[in-house]
Amino acid sequence: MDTTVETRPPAHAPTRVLRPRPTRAQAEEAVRTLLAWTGDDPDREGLRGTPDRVVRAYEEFFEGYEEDPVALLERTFEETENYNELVVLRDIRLESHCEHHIIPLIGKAHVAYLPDRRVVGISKLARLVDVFAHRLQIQEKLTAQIADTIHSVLKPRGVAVVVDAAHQCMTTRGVHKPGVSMVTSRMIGEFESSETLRRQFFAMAGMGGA
Ligand SMILES: Nc1nc2c(ncn2[C@@H]2O[C@H](COP(=O)(O)OP(=O)(O)OP(=O)(O)O)[C@@H](O)[C@H]2O)c(=O)[nH]1
Ligand SMILES: [Zn+2]
Repeated sequence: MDTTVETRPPAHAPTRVLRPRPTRAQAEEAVRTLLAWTGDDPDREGLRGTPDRVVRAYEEFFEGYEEDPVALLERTFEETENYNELVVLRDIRLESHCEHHIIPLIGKAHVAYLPDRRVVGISKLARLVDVFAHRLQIQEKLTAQIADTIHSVLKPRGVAVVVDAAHQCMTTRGVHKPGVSMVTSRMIGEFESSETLRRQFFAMAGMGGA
């Protein structure tokens, strides 16, 4: 076996997209089936437009499959004033769907990096969160994908990502535990090795000194 080959794909590797995709008519028909399965009548007036609405909503929820997260970050600029301190974007609203139940998980992401000369427009960090959030997810993978993409494209000295989100599959069904949120993190480079840096990040992101 060639040990120089990386066998684990990077977390930001594009998700395999099923081709050919089902047609829009097939997708709407699937929604009709689910509606009938609830016991309701898909032909009654209030439900007649629902398959079309659901498919349009899915287009919006899952538009992240159509976007390239790497291309998004490639437009960086050289930092002329030699800013090499922490950059933190905190409280980025995050709306995603869990891949187990296709039910929303909603919360926020805090994203930080320690530049190594190159910086990126801050809106791109928020867009990056959206690209991965607009795919079917588990929170751990979402957190890792955000951090790993910044790390591999920007090549900074370190990256830190914390995601804090409530999973509606735990509040509106199943175990029914409102008020619970899941917190996940990914620390790379100097964030992994330096507790001081981690503390600075937590403080700047408004997470106390934890
Ligand atoms: N680790 C992790 N688990 C998640 C995430 N989103 C949902 N889950 C969990 O995925 C699990 C799926 O468990 P299953 O036993 O296969 O499904 P289920 O019977 O619907 O489970 P319950 O939700 O406990 O009713 C549940 O425990 C969910 O709470 C996530 O982002 N990360
Ligand atoms: Zn779920």
